[in-house]
Amino acid sequence: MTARPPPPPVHDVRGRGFARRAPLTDAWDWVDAWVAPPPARILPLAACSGLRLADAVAAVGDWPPADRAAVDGYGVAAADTLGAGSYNPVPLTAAVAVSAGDPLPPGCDAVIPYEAAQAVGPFIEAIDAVAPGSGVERRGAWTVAGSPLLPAGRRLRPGDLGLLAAAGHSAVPALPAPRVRILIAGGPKAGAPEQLGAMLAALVGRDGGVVEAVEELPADLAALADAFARPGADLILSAGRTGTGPDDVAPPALAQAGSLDLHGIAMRPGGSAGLGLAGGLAGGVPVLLLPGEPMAALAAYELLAGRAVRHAAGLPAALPHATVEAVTARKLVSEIGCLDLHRVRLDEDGRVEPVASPNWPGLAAAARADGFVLIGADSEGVPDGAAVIMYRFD
Ligand SMILES: Nc1nc2c(c(=O)[nH]1)N[C@H]1C(S)=C(S)[C@@H](COP(=O)(O)OP(=O)(O)OC[C@H]3O[C@@H](n4cnc5c(N)ncnc54)[C@H](O)[C@@H]3O)O[C@H]1N2
Ligand code: MOO
Repeated sequence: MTARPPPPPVHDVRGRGFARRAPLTDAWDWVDAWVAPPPARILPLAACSGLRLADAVAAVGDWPPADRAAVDGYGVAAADTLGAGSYNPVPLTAAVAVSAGDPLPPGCDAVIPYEAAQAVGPFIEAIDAVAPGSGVERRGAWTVAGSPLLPAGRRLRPGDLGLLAAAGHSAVPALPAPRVRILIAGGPKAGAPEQLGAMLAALVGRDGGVVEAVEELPADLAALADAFARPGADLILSAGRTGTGPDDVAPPALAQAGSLDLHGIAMRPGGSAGLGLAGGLAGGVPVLLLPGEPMAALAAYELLAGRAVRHAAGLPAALPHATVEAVTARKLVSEIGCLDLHRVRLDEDGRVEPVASPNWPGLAAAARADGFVLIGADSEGVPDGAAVIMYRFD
């Protein structure tokens, strides 16, 4: 990360409230500028599932390396089976038993499966004819030496790892998964159970990160500043104490540990989110501050922090959710100047109905919803019957 000029001080909202909330696109611009994937490394295949391939990979050798049986049966010369049928069994004097994967025996150009042959005493008879090449995988049928196998940027699927092994690779250049520290700042109030650690860890995994730690901390400025400044993470997510009360110490703790570059984002829920760099102006670790209210934390993750995790993993910035083109069953009201996330249910006719207003707290309404619809900051909402995109929660 390159050095940069010190950012202007961010307004302390404690006891005062937010003077201004920045457009979400400002926060995205910051993420795109300050969050970078770790440098590529040559990693063994077993460590590569879900990682991004840093460079295109070509096949080292042909696979299969020689013609081989694709089925279990008998290696034959196809011409020897000519005219065979269940009423006209044809003796196969040169048949050689083979299993799928065995090299094709010399003189054979097909494998007749057990279903198309019968053993009569010590003799084998064909009861169906096979064509040359039938039941055979030709040399190079999967991959030919030097041919392109997978493109740069590919998010490696489990099947890709087998293909890479078949093509002669035991290790490939990949972008290591970013180590993401999750800090539970302050935790729930009034004896409520902790709800954010497991949720955020699952989201980080979905977006290509590995969880370095989930740490519960008191609402204490110095303790939080220490946790921001401690090395070992590529990215830090902190959840809780981002609001306007006297105990909302996450933003000033980040300012102390490095810089608080933005606090207050024009979105609902999640508007008290913030961001900055821990550990100084050069080489700082990006920190995303999420609200502690659980639905606000989920929204701020989906709309902001998830982008940072994907960026750090070298994955596309766009939301990873499957989308559905839907029509509103009721109007969705929205505050002008604020991006609203509406939790909605989808009916069988492709119509979406809000489950709760954007500010309604808690994860219960999210659990009842099939997904969410975003109404942009430039809109006062959409009438019923409007075309919208629903992002599926699952
Ligand atoms: N005067 C104003 N007051 C508030 C504003 C505002 O703009 N002006 N914004 C409101 C909004 S919106 C939110 S969101 C909260 C800010 O939330 P915080 O990040 O400060 O959240 P906490 O104070 O930590 O707790 C709020 C709420 O969330 C529960 N919580 C916190 N952590 C957890 C956790 N780990 N697991 C489960 N639940 C958690 C906590 O019990 C509280 O109920 O400020 C508003 N006020
Ligand atoms: O600021 Mo709260 O984070 O909008 O729900």
